[in-house]
Amino acid sequence: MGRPYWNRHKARRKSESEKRLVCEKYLHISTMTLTEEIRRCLRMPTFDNWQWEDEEILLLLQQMYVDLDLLKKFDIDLNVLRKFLCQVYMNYNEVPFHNFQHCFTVSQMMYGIIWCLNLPDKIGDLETLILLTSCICHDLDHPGFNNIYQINARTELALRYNDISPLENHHCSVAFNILEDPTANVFRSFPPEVYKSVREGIIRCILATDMARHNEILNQFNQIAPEFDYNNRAHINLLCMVLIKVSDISNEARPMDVAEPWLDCLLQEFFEQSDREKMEGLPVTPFMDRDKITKPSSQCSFIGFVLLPLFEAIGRLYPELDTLIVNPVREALDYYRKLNEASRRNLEQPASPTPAVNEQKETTASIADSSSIKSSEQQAGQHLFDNEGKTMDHPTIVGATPTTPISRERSFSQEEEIRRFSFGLDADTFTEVEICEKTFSFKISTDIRPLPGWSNNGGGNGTCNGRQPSSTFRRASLAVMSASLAESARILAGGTARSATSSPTQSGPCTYRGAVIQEEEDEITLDIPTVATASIHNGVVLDMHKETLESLDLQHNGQQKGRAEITAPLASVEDVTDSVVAVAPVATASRQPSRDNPLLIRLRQWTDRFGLNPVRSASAEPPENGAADVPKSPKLLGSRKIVSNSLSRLFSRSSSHKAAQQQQSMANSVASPESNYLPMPASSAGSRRRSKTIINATEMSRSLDDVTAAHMITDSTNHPSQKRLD
Ligand SMILES: Nc1nc2c(ncn2[C@@H]2O[C@H](COP(=O)(O)O)[C@@H](O)[C@H]2O)c(=O)[nH]1
Ligand SMILES: [Zn+2]
Repeated sequence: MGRPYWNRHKARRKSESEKRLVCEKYLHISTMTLTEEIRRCLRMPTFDNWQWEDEEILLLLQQMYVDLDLLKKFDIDLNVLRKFLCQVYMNYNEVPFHNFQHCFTVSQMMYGIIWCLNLPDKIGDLETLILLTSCICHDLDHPGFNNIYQINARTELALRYNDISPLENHHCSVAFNILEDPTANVFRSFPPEVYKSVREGIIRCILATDMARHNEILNQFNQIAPEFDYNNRAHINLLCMVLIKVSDISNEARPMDVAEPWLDCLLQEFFEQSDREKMEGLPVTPFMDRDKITKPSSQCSFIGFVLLPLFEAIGRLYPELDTLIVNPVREALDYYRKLNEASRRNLEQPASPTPAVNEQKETTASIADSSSIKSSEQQAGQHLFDNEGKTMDHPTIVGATPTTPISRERSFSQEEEIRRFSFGLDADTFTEVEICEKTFSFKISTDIRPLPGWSNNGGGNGTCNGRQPSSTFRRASLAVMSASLAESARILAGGTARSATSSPTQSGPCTYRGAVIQEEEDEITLDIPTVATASIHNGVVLDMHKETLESLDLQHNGQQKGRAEITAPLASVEDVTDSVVAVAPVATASRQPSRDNPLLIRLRQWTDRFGLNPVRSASAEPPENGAADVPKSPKLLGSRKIVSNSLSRLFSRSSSHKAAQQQQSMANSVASPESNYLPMPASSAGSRRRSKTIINATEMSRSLDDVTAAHMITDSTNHPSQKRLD
């Protein structure tokens, strides 16, 4: 049942005997007393894991429990702790990144934060115990292939956990299996109700490490943080989730010589996954693709969009973390940004014979190998980022005057520049969070209420407090918009207003704006802020502007680029949750496609982006002979399906031969809620390779009879592909 999540035959698991030997060594040294110096260093984010053998690391983990006095406070038998740690060790795999050393660094960062914040005084000893133990267990039996792979490959884990955080569920499950053995159960003396709450806490923490939930958790935390209340259980829970996330992705908060090898390990694991995806004909995860990313581009994107917003959020609650972990992350971003700029500049400029340029070329060509860059720079005696009298070795920055030290100070405008650079203009900078959200979006519960601080007026892209919206806001805005449109459609259809959970909650006129769509490679970049205006009272949509009811303005950089039309009332809105019904281009076979519209849209991107893509389901494979099996019932029950099905047909209308055949076949069929599949692009029908098909929006047709949906009509001027950056 399902593909194995772990390639046992090609396993890089340490052999049982090797692992046992490490455990024996650990048990042998486990009574040793560590020096004060080591114990002090162990509390610092600067701790260097690379200096320690596995058995020593086990001892360091033991020391954490001892120094936090958890053994005494919770009556934990030292031998039980040792057995537990050995079992944990045995259950980490020998993969490049998600291995036992990673478990240690995450736990050690948490340990440092615990001491820095004096957490036991703030959240109590039990939560502290939960946090530390969760970190230790959080990636147990990680196979080195992430959730995206698990889901796309339909592995046994994805099947077991229904695509819902399969890995994190598995890590938890392995942890509690270890704890089932009383001789390894550090919580064995706990009363049942305490055990239950510890179990809940650990599950909550480990599941929070799924990057697909990053924005959800960060948003919620940002909402409560200004009025954080240590007596509020929900607040404590969120804090713990954020703390484990911070620890989990904290490598860049460490000194360069500790952090950089971790990045190499991570990229090695990423590349192995994308290689395998290519080999198996699965969608290739872009941020893992060795042909697309570079070390600096990967880090600019990850640090700028994922890491720093999280760290700054925790830093706002605990300013004492600023110097400890937030500033180092800012410096890392600055560093990678400069490296990124340099390599881009270098690519743009004709090759120069200077060694520096050649070195930099090496940077982009062989991103996983940074040692070569460093050593050649050291040869050249270049020292950049000289700060506070300390000279640090960094790769030569091509284009910068070599003798000019570049300030490590964070500049807001620089950060904004990065955001602009990677925000919406370079498909390869899609973050892991965005890709995960896209992959798993259909099951992530989204709070669709507008976020505090979300700007409701003005043209162009939506902004939050004057800043470019992160994917968080993009997503939130989409959800809000779809909710309001769904609500209005409901009213149009004579239905009743929805409950507050799916309705915007404020009163008064509201303008909602929408999405930035990114494309890849040969596809266009399309930036389409969408605007809808609604009159809302106590969460109920009373009215929407007439033109809004019928159409949505599509703008690009503040200029009108077209309209999305709502063509008829929804037949049913029961399925409308967070999918962007209103802006998804939809068509049925009932009309001839309009030919006067040159706007190219890669519909797969739309469907992916809006969570409408049913390609992962078992029925996702297109019938070989087109849509012959599509039932002819015109009855449309669920708007989500309507959109999906309509998009399916649209998607089949590529200009390619095979798609034309499919189109012909489709033209004979009528939309059906049962036809829940998305035909493959012509180039890869029957395989699961990622679509490269570009579909012309003019090929969309309208349904005025049976389908309610939004239909795109676009301006024929200002082709957005012109705006694509190289
Ligand atoms: N591009 C980068 N991705 C990173 C980095 N550090 C962590 N990560 C990603 O986050 C997840 C964390 O989840 P985990 O529980 O699986 O460890 C990890 O898988 C990476 O994909 C980084 O420095 N750069
Ligand atoms: Zn991890």
